[in-house]
Amino acid sequence: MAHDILVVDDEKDIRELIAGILDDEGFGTRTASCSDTALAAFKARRPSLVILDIWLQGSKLDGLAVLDALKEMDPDLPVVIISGHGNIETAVSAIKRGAYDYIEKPFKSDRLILIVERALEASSLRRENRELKQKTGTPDGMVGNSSAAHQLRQAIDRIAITNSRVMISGPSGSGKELAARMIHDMSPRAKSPFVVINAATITPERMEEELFGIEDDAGNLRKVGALEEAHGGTLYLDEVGDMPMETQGKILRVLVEQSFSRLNGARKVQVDVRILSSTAKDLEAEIDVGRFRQDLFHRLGVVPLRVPGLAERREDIPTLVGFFVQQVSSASGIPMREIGGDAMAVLQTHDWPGNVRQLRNNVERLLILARGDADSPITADLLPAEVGAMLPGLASNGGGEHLMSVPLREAREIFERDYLQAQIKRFDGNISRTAEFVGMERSALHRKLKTLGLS
Ligand SMILES: Nc1ncnc2c1ncn2[C@@H]1O[C@H](COP(=O)(O)OP(=O)(O)OP(=O)(O)O)[C@@H](O)[C@H]1O
Repeated sequence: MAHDILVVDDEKDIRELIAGILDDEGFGTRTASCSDTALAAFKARRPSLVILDIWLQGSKLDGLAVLDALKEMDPDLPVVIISGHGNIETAVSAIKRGAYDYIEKPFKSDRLILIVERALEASSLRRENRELKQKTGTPDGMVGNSSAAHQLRQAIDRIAITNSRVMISGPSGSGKELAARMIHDMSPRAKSPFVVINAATITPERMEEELFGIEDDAGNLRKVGALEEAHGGTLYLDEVGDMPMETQGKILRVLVEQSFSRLNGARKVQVDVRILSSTAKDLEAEIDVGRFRQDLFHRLGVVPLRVPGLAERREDIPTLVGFFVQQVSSASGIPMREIGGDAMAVLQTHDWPGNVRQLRNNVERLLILARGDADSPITADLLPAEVGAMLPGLASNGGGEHLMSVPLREAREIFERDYLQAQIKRFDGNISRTAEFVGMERSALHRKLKTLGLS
């Protein structure tokens, strides 16, 4: 069935122009000239998409109020805003209120058609995702029942279907990258790549080749950059505040011109990439001291999203701990252990400066290193001293001391050694049967036992 698009604009010429362009593309259209007729048309039959002028002269309600009314009746309805030159701010606030995207007057018909097609695709994908989730009962990737976690998931859900750039802020390890992945996975770009560039770990010298790629002297492609790799999908600029000023200028140019040149290259390359950025730093303070470009900040942060630190949502800790116990156990075969009430109380009152990542690492370390009966819950005295010390009376506890000093990588090795030793014993030293049981080639098991000092 042809899509039914409702075009709302007080100017007859524009209304008819838009309807004409969309009719030619095979869409069905209806038009409305004011807020009352628009809402009546919506109620008479729910359209697949609404194109809405932000200025509705002579109307009871302005465009933003019509948007709110439509979204209240149907939160999933894709709405594309038409804005005149000079009211981009209002258009941006419309996106924050749930519009899919905006198109600035005067516009080319190609651009209109592209935005409409994307918005329709986004809306059907969102419906499919929701139906799939309902059918399979798949939990959200982001665990937590606190109101902060709910608000965050809601914001992600709303932002995902828009095409706008998002600046994700929050302390280290709080879940910024997870939020970015969820935005990508719920967007119409989900089937295209999600590419990560971490500005904190790439040297300034290498940053540009990583982003833009390189050509050799003969003009052949030597290395594909992240922007090209992410074509059709999403590029996640992690710790964007650590990006050198010079690269910031180049990124800005990419955003303005929507094209770039590879290093050594003369030709312009065009890509279609949505950029999500993250920062643990206060970028406004960085702007004040001249380390971050204000113009880039505004371009990258069309929609801001804040991921709160764990200390702001302690109620989520028990759910997160339960989730990580399952996750760690199914990923590495470490047996699941219940976390006792006293241990959970300690985990919940601890400050977690490294946020969710630190909590996850501690759960993994605990599962690996906590001794005692595997069927009995892990108690507070088995917690690492750095965490256990939070509990009165446990400050001088020696029980957890050894756990604290073991780095996670070593802890994994210890687990592997214990695990393999136990399996070899179980099969009376028969390496072939052990290898078969643990799913390894015999020779690989031999090598592993050697590195672990077991043969
Ligand atoms: N709400 C959550 N539910 C489940 N897992 C989470 C949640 N939040 C974060 N995580 C997990 O915690 C770890 C750290 O999250 P992530 O890498 O997204 O943080 P970040 O803020 O991007 O960190 P950094 O500032 O170091 O880049 C990841 O393993 C992630 O999957």
